[in-house]
Amino acid sequence: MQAQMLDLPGSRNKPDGAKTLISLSDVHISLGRRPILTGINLEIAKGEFLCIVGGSGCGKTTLLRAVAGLIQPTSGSVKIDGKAVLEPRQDVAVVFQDYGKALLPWRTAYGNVELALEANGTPRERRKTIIEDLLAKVGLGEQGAKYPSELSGGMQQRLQIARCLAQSPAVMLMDEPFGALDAMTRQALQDEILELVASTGTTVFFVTHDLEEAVYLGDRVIGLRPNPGRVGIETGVSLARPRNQLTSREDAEFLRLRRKLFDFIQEAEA
Ligand SMILES: Nc1ncnc2c1ncn2[C@@H]1O[C@H](COP(=O)(O)OP(=O)(O)OP(=O)(O)O)[C@@H](O)[C@H]1O
Repeated sequence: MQAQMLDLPGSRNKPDGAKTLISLSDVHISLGRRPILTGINLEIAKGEFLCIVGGSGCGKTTLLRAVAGLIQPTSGSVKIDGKAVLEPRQDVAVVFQDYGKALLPWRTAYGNVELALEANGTPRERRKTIIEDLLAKVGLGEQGAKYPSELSGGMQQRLQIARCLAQSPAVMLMDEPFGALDAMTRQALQDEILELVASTGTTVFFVTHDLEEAVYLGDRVIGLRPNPGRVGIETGVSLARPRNQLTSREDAEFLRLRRKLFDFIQEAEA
């Protein structure tokens, strides 16, 4: 069964003809006896960059965990490529905000990326080239021998991203991945992730508190209302790509969408 798209003013369904990769149908999730999410219907196209915004505690992370297969909906279904997501999948990678906890401190940067290749059974002799390529791709080409504690926060987050890319994921689920970083590093990583995604065609489900980040990165932004969490706004982002930190953020469309989402959050949280 196809999930229904919300027909809200200014909304944009996935591009015509684009293949649906992730589909949520009437998803309800209760934790304990408390309803956390209700009536979530969502289709995410292959290659789409979808951003999820909403106030603290409205269920963004819970939704991401359901797509990751880390929790099961109480009712309704989450499907990837037409198959119900009943457990974590090898082709779905999760990038967490807390890079410190996500990385193994006793392994070098090289060793941390190697972990993903060990897990997916890549033969030892093929690993070196792949790891070196990935480290170079995220700007850590010279840092392979360093341990996470010897890397800056931005570098550690790049390393977590490199490790996820080693899975060659079809989908990247990102939960406030840049939330703990300073503004300059955050912007640099935003541009790096856009480039990586454009070059690999990866589908991205990106949770953020930051409305500007959502508009800057996304093809589409979904805003959740709280108690219980449900979709309250959905808007396409028609800013040209590649995005530019100066010109995109000054674009009238950017300012209009930022305002629209800001007004929504104010009203939803009131
Ligand atoms: N295991 C759990 N058992 C019971 N309630 C939970 C559990 N995990 C999360 N919750 C509750 O579910 C609600 C949604 O949490 P979630 O982390 O998904 O929200 P969020 O929108 O990601 O919040 P934030 O932006 O603050 O990270 C919160 O009220 C939280 O307290």
